[in-house]
Amino acid sequence: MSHMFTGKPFPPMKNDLILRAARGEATDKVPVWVMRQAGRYLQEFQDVRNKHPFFEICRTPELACEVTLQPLRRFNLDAAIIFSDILVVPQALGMNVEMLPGKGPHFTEPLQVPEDLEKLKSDVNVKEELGYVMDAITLTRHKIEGKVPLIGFSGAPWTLMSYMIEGGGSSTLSKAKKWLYVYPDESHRLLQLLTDVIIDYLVAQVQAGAQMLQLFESHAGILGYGLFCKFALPYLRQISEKVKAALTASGLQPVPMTIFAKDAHFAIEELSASNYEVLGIDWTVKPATARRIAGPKVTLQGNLDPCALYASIEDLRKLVKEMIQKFGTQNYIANLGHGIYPDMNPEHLAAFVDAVHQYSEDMNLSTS
Ligand SMILES: Cc1c2[nH]c(c1CCC(=O)O)Cc1[nH]c(c(CCC(=O)O)c1C)Cc1[nH]c(c(CCC(=O)O)c1C)Cc1[nH]c(c(C)c1CCC(=O)O)C2
Repeated sequence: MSHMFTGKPFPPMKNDLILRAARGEATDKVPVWVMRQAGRYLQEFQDVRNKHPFFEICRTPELACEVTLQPLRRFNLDAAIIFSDILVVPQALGMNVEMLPGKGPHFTEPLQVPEDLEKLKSDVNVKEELGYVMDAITLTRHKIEGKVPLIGFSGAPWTLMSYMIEGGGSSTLSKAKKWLYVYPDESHRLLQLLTDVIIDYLVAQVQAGAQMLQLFESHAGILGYGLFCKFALPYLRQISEKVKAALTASGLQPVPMTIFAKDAHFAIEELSASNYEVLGIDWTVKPATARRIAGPKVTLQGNLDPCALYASIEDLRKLVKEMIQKFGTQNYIANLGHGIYPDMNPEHLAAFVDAVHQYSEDMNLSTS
């Protein structure tokens, strides 16, 4: 499929606002996108989803491309994120994952004891196992016609490890955390295996056309400071450093990288010094505190409470204005503090996006 496009240059960029903000360059308005912007709150996504199982959409570049582009047709977003899931990496390691409608991910054979690590593939060729993601990225880079940059992503090692052990959602993650206390050496072995695959995967995504990368450490908060510093942070640092080095070595310009470690308010300082251009902030953090601890250099992304989209459009606009006043209009990318929920009214997302642009443009004009 990707062979259709081999060697064909991508269309020129028309809007690079998010890349400028990520690199700390001046912007005349704040760029905005939304985590999970392609998804069930859109009828056109539901129409595709009713015809195809979740992972079939991920594995079919034409379908993944279509649902990636859907939100861009409705909203003035400043980025697209490739449609996929963080759990394609455990699949590439040989694990069987299903997406149960209304319930979420389900691993048929989660890891139970360290001996189960032997069942995982040890030298994964990401271009073979996950080539469909790279094909979807290349196709989408062409079809997006330079309208906005395309973000690639991966789950971070600890978050993937916790799914591989829990086998699905969990509020305590006690099975996965038990490994950290009882089998620390084997936990590090698994985290390093995941790290190696994630590095190759992110590099391949940029080679395929991704213009920015986001790492989702969705299960950061439950670790607390001590475990986070031991079992998450060192791998997050390895990933940013090695991805950049590998891109440079392959003759490509490194792209801006975002770390979104949900509920890791305790590690803002450490994360800001981890070689990521952008730090994602969840809605529980006070913007001024995030900026004070992160320092002036890193670009912040976030952090409206996803439930704020339930508010009236009038109230929502006030909340957006306050958020931008607190973060400021520079070194900042507006987003929700986590993914958008499936029962959201798309008109409220439109109001969110437009309010970000309008207020930030006004604020820039009045201070210049
Ligand atoms: C933890 C995590 C997962 N997946 C992801 C994360 C990290 C972000 C976060 O913390 O929310 C990341 C993800 N998942 C999906 C995307 C696509 C791109 C986008 O953001 O629009 C992205 C970036 C599609 C999806 N991933 C999923 C859906 C819905 C599934 C369906 O259509 O049946 C979509 C559109 C399913 C999924 N996938 C996952 C869960 C827990 C679930 C079930 C919960 C839910 O249904 O929202 C794992």
